[in-house]
Amino acid sequence: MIKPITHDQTFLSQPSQPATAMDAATVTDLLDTLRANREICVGMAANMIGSHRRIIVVAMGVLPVAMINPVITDKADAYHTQEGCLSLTGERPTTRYRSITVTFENAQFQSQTQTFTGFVAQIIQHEIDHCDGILI
Ligand SMILES: CSCC[C@H](NC=O)C(=O)O
Repeated sequence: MIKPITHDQTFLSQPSQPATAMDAATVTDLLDTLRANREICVGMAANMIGSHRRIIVVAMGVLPVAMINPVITDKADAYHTQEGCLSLTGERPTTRYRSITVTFENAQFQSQTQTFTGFVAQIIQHEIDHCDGILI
């Protein structure tokens, strides 16, 4: 189900809690909402649709990918950049890493570890920050 996007910064600043298989509907809603906003958005975290669960979705190729309880276990090659956010106006400076290794559960709640680079790595870092209540 496509959900409205929250702009409430107090809500967005609260850290999210681990997700479980009970949150499968939120995973589906987040994927639906990213697809509906794909022209203006490359990634989302569950708190952007009102759920404080550690779930993110990221545009990768044609289909958005869900990552549940993502944890960055390795990172390399820091750089400074500017980012926008669907929940905020304007762009702000951020520090990101060009390469990250992430352990997460997929949409079927199976655990996996994968290394990401470039723009996809940047989106994942932005969305994990959302899970920690950090806005750019
Ligand atoms: C480059 S990371 C930007 C991610 C942002 N999504 C909001 O959480 C967006 O503009 O889609």
